[in-house]
Amino acid sequence: VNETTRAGRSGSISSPPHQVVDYSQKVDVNPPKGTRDFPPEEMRLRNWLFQNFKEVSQLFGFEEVDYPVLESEALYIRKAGEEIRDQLYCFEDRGNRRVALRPELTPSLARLVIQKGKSVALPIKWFAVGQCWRYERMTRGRRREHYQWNMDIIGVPDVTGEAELISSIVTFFKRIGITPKDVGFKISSRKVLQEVLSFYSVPESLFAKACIIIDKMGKIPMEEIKKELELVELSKDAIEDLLQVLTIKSLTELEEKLGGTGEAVSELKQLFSLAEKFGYSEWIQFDASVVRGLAYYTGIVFEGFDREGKLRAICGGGRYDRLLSTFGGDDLPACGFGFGDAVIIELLKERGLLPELPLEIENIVCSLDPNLQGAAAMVATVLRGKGQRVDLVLENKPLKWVFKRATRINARRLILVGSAEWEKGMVGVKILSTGEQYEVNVDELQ
Ligand SMILES: Nc1ccc(Br)nc1
Repeated sequence: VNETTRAGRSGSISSPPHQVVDYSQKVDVNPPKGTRDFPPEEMRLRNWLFQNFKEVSQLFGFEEVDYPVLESEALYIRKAGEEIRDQLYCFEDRGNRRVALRPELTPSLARLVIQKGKSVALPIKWFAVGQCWRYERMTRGRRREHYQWNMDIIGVPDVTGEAELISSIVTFFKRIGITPKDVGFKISSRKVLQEVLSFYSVPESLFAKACIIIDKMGKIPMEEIKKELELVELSKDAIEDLLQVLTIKSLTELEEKLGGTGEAVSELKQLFSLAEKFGYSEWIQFDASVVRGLAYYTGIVFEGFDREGKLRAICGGGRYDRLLSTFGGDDLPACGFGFGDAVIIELLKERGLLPELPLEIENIVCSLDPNLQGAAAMVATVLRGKGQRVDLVLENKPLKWVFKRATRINARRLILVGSAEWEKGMVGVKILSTGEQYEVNVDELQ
């Protein structure tokens, strides 16, 4: 297709990859701004973290799912002024479609649930660990990608759903050595805001925008918060009352403020009662200031925080009973959370809880004679067939080199294939920690 043809179509011309490489310029070997490589040591830590995400999800009976990292931009075009929209990593593809690198996983989940329709039995309990993206001007030097663990329950209207999700995160924290002295969960409900705003006859249509503005509390000056709330036509009385309610830190005080008949108080009471039964009461506290920064939350919201107050939120989630209908589907009750891979690692570093994950390859196999390379390959294959990890020396190397490599890969055993032993169907074995060495029949190698 030549430029003319391409220009003939409506919309912008998406540029083809640069055809000519100028080899006089050294390629930048760093990853793109805001992104990370995962060399072996970092990859072992990432795999350890993700394995814990997955094992906890499976412990709770959740099924793993995944979605494309590239989605239609339309999934994320919400009009509530969210940061996630301002930072959308979006572009027009070569078919002139508006697409985006997913900034979160929940819209993809909603899309798949609608696509599956009645073919999927309720309740749906799905989990995913996926890379999410944002395009933020690098002035703030923040990352542009992270991996998020998500667990979602679709089809359960009661707060038993949220209680189960919080239990799964507590289970995860316990597995990696985090205690309620290290982190807690601030829990509230958007129905608190809803009941205050409805008292001032604020239309439902302004609810999400008000939540997004309030979520900026503590991040921008209070005067700015008030100005933005006035811009969405909240009266000064409504704003004052709202900001006062957001300082409430006890359910008793909340009940005094809102009365005991509304859903906000009754759902929160039920959630705290369930927390007792799950055994994680010491991990949670009511905090009316928690609203979270996603427009689609409709009820309980929660976030995991570091009690020393040094780090950003560790995780966050809540109920989103209206999301499916925003995509044209029939609404289903839904709740879920997102848990990023970065803050938790910072927390583990802070608390000295990073796990030791050394490279461990039990066996290093090498031939002592270039003509025995094939024999060494046979020995390696026998061991691998028995589930043993083997580093096979692939070139004719001096023993000094082999011992150095054995140390680097933390090998337990050096298997030496020498001509004299091989003629007897034997190989030499050296236990590297003790220096003990012996000969053994290849078939008896364990
Ligand atoms: N939503 C989002 C995506 C990527 C990063 Br890094 N942070 C937040």
